[in-house]
Amino acid sequence: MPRPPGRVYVLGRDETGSDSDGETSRDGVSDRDDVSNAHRPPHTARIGSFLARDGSAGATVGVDLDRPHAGVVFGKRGTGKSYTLGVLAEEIADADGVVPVVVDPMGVFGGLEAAGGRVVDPAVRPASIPPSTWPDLLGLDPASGPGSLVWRIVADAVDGGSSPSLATLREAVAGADAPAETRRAAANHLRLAASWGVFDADTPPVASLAADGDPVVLDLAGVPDAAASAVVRAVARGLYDARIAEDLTRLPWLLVDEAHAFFDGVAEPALRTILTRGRAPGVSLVCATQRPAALPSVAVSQSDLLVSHRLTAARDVDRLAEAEATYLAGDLASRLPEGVGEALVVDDATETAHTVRIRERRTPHEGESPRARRLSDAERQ
Ligand SMILES: Nc1ncnc2c1ncn2[C@@H]1O[C@H](COP(=O)(O)OP(=O)(O)OP(=O)(O)O)[C@@H](O)[C@H]1O
Repeated sequence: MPRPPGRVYVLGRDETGSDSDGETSRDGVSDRDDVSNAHRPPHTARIGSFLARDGSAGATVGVDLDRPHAGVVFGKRGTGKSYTLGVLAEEIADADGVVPVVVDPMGVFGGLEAAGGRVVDPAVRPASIPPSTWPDLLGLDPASGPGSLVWRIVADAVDGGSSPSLATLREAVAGADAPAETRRAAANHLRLAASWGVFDADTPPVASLAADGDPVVLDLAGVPDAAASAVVRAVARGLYDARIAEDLTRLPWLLVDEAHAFFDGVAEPALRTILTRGRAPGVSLVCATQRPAALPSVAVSQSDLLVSHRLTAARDVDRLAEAEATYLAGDLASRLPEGVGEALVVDDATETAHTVRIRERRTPHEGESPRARRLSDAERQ
């Protein structure tokens, strides 16, 4: 893809030394384009341009892709969050040494196929969900008879590194030394999990999804919440473990749309692990949500990059206050831009906040209007 010419100011990479040249205003908020680290660096996601107060566009704004980062993208419905996540995915797809993995609960990222991406129906091994999490996943109390039976059966089945199928787990439940009622309840819940259609004992390891560097879109449209959360857990943890084990040479960027839904389910510990410990093995996480207040504080406190489109609900605006670092004297909420595709970007590395207009997508964005059904492959072309 041709690159836009001109200078690029890179967020997330501190090469400025200090802001004492006066190019950033006293409270760290800038709407200017003559910023201090402007150059043409490699490994940069060019996400848009500075937006001046008079509405004119300034220098190109990039996000550092050389090192791992954690970020959040906020905004009320229709302000451009998914679109922004798509721009980031396009840029990561174009860069060397990194790979975007997009969690797509609404089915709006299929256009990334035009950037060489693959839309995959999610599949995870039952063994990728820890035994202790199975009761919660199935909506069973772990202290109840069926909950503890499922826990025990999964623990026995994965012992020694095996990858059991749900059918194997159901057979083990049927033959377990437990009251018939307990076995029946446990088997029913496992049958329900099978109906979600996401469990496959033979699915390849998560690392193989991301090995070739092409964007991966996990299509979770229509997948029940519990199953989607299981998928996100398996993928997040799988990418993290693959980097620790050096099974994945590229640095993965996990881009999660509608992220609040996953912090509410069994995915939460895996997302938290990436937020708090992901940078050492090189795993990045960007969480987009229309409900910032529904994200745990750690998602904001661990993020070094905050992109906020317009927000109006007081509780969501309050979440921004948690990001108000000492270098920002002012109130961020009052600086949120109004327009679709415009955002306030707070960057820890350069200790600045900027108003940015996110660039247009190079690949189609499928979130234009609600659809009752997904497009078929033929219709997408
Ligand atoms: N940077 C941009 N440039 C041009 N158009 C944009 C931009 N951002 C968003 N839009 C337009 O706004 C529409 C809504 O954006 P998007 O689907 O990303 O909203 P959203 O905030 O994710 O909403 P929802 O919460 O409903 O998913 C897009 O379909 C697109 O037409």
